[in-house]
Amino acid sequence: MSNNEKRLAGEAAIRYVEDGAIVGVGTGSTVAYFIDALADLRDRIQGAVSSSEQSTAQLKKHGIPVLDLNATGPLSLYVDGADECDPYKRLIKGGGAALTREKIIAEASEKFVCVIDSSKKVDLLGKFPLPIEVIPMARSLVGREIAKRGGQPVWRDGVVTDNGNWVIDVHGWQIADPAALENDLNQIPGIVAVGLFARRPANIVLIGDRLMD
Ligand SMILES: O=C(CO)[C@H](O)[C@H](O)COP(=O)(O)O
Repeated sequence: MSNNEKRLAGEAAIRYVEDGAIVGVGTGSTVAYFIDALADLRDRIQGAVSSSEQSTAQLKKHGIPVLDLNATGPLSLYVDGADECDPYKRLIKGGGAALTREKIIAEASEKFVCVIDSSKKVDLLGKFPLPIEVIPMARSLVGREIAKRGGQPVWRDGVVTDNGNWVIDVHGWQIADPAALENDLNQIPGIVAVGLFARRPANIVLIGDRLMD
């Protein structure tokens, strides 16, 4: 993992911000560099839609208005990090437990610019344990369903998401068909969101300040 590459990626994403935009903002240490750089454009944008309390605090500290997605309508741009990225720009996200709001904003955005360092690039998703946000009462049920599918569920004990839910990290999956797995898991009652971004992959990936093909 390279903090320098994270900084370069976060700062490079600024080039996609257009005057007057409302920018969707993800969560994590790479996006934190983007938010710091966005502060310089504060007077040229309308504001941001934030994916977490953590990013909201940082945006507000910089005087960037934080807007409600219900009031903004579709967004032109979403900038966020990832835990893994495959050659098709499909992602694993949720290491920071913000996956549900991240997924909502990604879905609402026309362009998703993903900012990563080179350690996140993989051929096959799944070495990073797959985060799944669950309604607390469904934790054991979801765990059993994951085990039936060959995964090892590990409860992220002590972590409560911004939505008041819990996170299960699934170890041991080499994900050959991310869209099929995402679709399958989304049918299990109690799962709020799966940290797989296959049906809505990134459009652009910046590894440091370099564009991924
Ligand atoms: O999905 C996320 C948070 O839920 C983050 O984007 C992901 O964990 C990457 O974080 P970082 O930029 O700190 O490496």
